[in-house]
Amino acid sequence: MTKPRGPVDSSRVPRFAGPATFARLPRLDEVGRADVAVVGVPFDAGVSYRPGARFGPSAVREASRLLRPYHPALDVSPFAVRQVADAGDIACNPFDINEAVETIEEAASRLTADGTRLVTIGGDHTVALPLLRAAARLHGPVALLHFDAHLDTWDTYFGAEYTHGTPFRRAVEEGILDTEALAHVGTRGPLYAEKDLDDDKRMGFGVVTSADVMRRGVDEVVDALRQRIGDRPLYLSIDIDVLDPAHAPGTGTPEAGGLTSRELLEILRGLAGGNLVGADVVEVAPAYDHAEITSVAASHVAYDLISLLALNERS
Ligand SMILES: N=C(N)NCCCC(=O)O
Ligand SMILES: [Zn+2]
Ligand SMILES: [Zn+2]
Repeated sequence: MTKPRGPVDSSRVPRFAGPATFARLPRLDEVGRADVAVVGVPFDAGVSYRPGARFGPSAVREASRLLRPYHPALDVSPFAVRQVADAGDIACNPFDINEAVETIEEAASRLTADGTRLVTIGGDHTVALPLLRAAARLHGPVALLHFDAHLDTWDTYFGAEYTHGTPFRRAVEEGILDTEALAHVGTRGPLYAEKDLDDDKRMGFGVVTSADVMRRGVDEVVDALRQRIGDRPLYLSIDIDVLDPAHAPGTGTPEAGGLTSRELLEILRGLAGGNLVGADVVEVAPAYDHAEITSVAASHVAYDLISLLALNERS
C-alpha cells in the first residue's frame, strides 16, 4: 500500500487558512481512490419543523479544521493507516424529494462500488434511507444503531413518505435492515401516541432511552448494543439531536433531556472492533447554532466514525 496522503500540515499552514475540506484532508479527486470518504448531502426538504440542515456539511467542515491526526482513546491515526478523503457534496434537487432520494442512492452506490466506506454529513434525516439502500446493495440487510431523540419510524407527514421522521419505517418495509439487530439510542421526548412505540417494537427496534444511558451508564449500554449487533455489517446513523440542546442547539427538532457529547463519543468508542460498513451524522442546522457548539460536536463524531472505520480490518 502506498502511504496515504494526509491532511494539510497545521504546523506549516495555519489551520484557519485555505479551503475547508473535512479535517483538511485531500479531496477525493486529488487522491483518486479512498478507503474512507467523507461526503456531504446538503438536503433539508424533508424537515417537519426548522429548516437549515442543508448548510450542515459546510458548517461541519469548517468546524473540523481543529481536528488532529491521532485519536488517543482509540489509539489510531486514522488518516495514516487509511486513505481518507473528502468527496465533496452530493448535489441533489431541493425541490423534489423523490428525485433527491434517488440521486443520493445513486451517488452513494457509485462512491462505494470499489469498497470505499462512507461517512456522510447531512442534511436532514431523510438522507439515511438512500444511504441504507446503497449499503444494503453491497452488504445485504444491515444492522442499524440509530442515535436520535426521535424514533423516525413514523409513517407519513402530510401524506409524504420520504421525510426526516420516516426513513427507518421505509427501510424496514424495503427489507434493507436486519430486523434482528436494530436499536435506537438516546430516544426521549413526547410522541404522538403510545402506538408509536408499539409500531416501532413490531418493526424490530430495541430502545435505549436517554434516561437509560444516564441510569445504566455507558459501559452497560455498550455491552447490550454489542450483543445485539454481534459481527453483522453495521450502519450507524447519528442524528445530532440525540445530544441535549445544551450540547447541540443547532438542530431542527430539539428535545430536552439528551445525551452529553461525552456520552455519545464514549458509546461510539465502545463499538470499536465491530463490522462498521457506513455511517452518517445528520440534522446539523447551523443557523440555530452558537459558537459552533453543534458543528464542533458533529465534527468530532465524524472523526470518531472515521477512526472506527480505520480500525475495522475489513475496510
Ligand atoms: N429526524 C428528526 N430530527 N426529527 C423527526 C421529527 C419528526 C416530527 O416532527 O415529529
Ligand atoms: Zn431527531
Ligand atoms: Zn432523526
